Amino acid sequence: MQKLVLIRHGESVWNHENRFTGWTDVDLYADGCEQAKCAGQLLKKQGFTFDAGYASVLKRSIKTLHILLEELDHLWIPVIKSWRLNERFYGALQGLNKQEIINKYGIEQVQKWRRDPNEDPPPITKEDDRYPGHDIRYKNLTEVELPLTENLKQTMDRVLPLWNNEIVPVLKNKQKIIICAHGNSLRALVKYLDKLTDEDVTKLEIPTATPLVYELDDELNRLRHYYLQ
Ligand SMILES: O=C(O)[C@H](O)COP(=O)(O)O
Repeated sequence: MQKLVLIRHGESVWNHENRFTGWTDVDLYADGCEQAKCAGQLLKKQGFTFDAGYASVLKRSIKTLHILLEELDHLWIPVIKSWRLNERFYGALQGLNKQEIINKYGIEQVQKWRRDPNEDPPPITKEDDRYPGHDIRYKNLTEVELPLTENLKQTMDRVLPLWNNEIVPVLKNKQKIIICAHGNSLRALVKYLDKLTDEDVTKLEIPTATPLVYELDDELNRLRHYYLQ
């Protein structure tokens, strides 16, 4: 039996301000740093150790992992950063206040944008400052990989190559890993690992900075999973 830990970043400044974030590189809010510290202490208390960590290329994920590993005295382990773990690209909603968008379009439409796995948020154009093609960190991505918007299925399609090609071999090699990512990139991964239907995943919410432990068999089938409390 092998354990894998998934964790969403701590509360960010835009989580706090209730704004759609997506690929916007927003920092952790002070509370978010504290949450990351607590998650690290919890993992330490329960005897967790890791051989490697995975994060997105967004600072709220990278910093959460760093703070947590510091608590574990594990800053020395390799940390692999991948755009594939980024939050779902929220298109033209990025930066907007969630309540204002609800007031404008109604709760039903906003809930669809947020939770229906097939619903695309309104797209941006390539001229938009928010287009990832303008950001140096994405210079090696192909045009097809650079999103204008993303639904959860598309997020899953770009998370899974990292899972299958890089993370699975590491897990099969009995390495203990922690993946620090985002609400929707983790929902995509959990949908895959738990074989959730489209209907099931609409109800799935992943809390910030709470370690989600998967116990896996040798074939990496899920035996059970639980949040560390
Ligand atoms: O990108 C965001 O705004 C959040 O991280 C996730 O938001 P959601 O819960 O609205 O999908």
